[in-house]
Amino acid sequence: MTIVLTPYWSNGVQKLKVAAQPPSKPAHGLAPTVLPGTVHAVRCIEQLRSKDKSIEKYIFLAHLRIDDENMFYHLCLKNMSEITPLIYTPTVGDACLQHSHIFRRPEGMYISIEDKGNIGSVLRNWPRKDEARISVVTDGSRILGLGDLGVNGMPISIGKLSLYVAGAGIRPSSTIPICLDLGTNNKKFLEDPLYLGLRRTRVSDEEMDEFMDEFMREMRKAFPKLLVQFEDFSTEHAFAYLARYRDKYPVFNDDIQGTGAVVLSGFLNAAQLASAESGRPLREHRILFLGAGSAGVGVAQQLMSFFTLQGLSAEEARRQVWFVDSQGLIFDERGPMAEHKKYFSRDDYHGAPMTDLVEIIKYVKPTALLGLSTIKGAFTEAVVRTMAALNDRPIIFPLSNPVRLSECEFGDAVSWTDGRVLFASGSPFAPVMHKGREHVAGQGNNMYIFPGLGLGAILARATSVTDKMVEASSLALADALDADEQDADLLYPRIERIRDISAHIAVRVVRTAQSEGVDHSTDLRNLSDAQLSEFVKSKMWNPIL
Ligand SMILES: O=C([O-])CC(=O)C(=O)O
Ligand SMILES: [Mg+2]
Repeated sequence: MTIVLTPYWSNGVQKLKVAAQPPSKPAHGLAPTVLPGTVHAVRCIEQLRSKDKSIEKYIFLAHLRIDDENMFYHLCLKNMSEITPLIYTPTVGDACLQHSHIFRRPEGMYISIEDKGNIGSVLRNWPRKDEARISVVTDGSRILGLGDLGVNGMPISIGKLSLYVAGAGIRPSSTIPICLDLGTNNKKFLEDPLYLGLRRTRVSDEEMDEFMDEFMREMRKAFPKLLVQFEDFSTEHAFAYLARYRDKYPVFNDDIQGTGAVVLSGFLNAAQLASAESGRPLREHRILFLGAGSAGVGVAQQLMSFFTLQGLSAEEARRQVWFVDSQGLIFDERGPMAEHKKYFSRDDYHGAPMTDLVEIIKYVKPTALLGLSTIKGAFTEAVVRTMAALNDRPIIFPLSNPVRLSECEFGDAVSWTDGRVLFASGSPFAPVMHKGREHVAGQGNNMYIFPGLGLGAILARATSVTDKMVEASSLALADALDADEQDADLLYPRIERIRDISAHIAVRVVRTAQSEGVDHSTDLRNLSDAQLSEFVKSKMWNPIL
């Protein structure tokens, strides 16, 4: 039995009619008490937490995103640190590996080499063309550190765009996840009867160039206000397509520029803490990289700003950086090498090739060791202890993703340095206790950068994304730490504050687009910083329950 209170007016006075009613039959077979939304949110999070495997949680959340996007994003925003690792790195790596098996419904757009010559008409099938503002495009050829996953890369585009919505308030209907199917060289997938992509090996570079030219041209025509984020292309293509299109279209590469910017930001904060302890001037930091792919070289290029901001010339900055790849220390006399490695190749080393990382550390004497190698455990106890012997506060960033490819575990880094390490990893690590003190790992993942950088570029209606805009996003992130975060020696803000951080980054990106003369939202030029910040926040989409 339900008590029903019905307000009514009698002689100008509002009264309540109280009546007891038997439960009425729900209309259309709906459950009687599904609402209100806040209660349903409790139900949804309970369902999520009842699953014990991360991949099951991923599948549950993927359904929720499709069925009830308001609820999905409400839960994301309320439980950012719990949900981000489930919809993004590291779980999204497993989702990609298993995509053709866990696939239930199509999402995003797959465009294949067989569409060449006809890409425009495929794109025009997209239902919400006018609303399109941001697309994440992958060809699946280097998904995280997992290699060539072909069209199984689609969850990466979807996961990044979910963070655009949750982290920067981009409207869900303005996002287009795209996976290009240019074949795959993944033998296991080619033999898998459930694999969703074309059963062919990757196309030649020449054919891919023609395809990409048509794709970018047609994207521009179909979606004139779209920003394109390139994601997880293999190294050579990542550099080549960024260079080929960056002056023609609004585009950036998340692995080169996003990762570069997030590491620069964490490095700025780490170097300040290290220098405060050692008294060593910031300009004298020495950085050793393990891994010379797109992410490693992209990060090094971005870290040049760290030194040039301290007054060093580009040439002096270059000399503060050393690279190690699968053949050891990279130096000129070693012989022919890939184009993107040449700039950082040392011309001042003339000895025998050096391959042992401990030996290389003793030679270089780095203040910072950065890993983008996808070699699990490459930062061994001997490596970390050597860094700790050379530095009061060694900076150690194992940045490879997902977590099982990380160069070292957070707990090991803390204990091998006796709690002195300044640590950031690409994938999340839980806090650890050491000698009664809680240590929190920084997450040097481009998820802190791309939502705000993209939002700024979209609001400025930028015609291209310049290096200065990327640098601005990084410097904005570095100074976004609040007092609590600074007291805790954090290198990055807490992820729960992502919307504030993205707004802060977007404002600086818009301002830089203006000073670079690539903005088209001229009405934003007259706003004060405070007004611009309000404007950016007012543009953020919020889920409604
Ligand atoms: O997706 C991530 O977590 C970071 C990234 O871009 C990559 O590892 O390729
Ligand atoms: Mg990536």
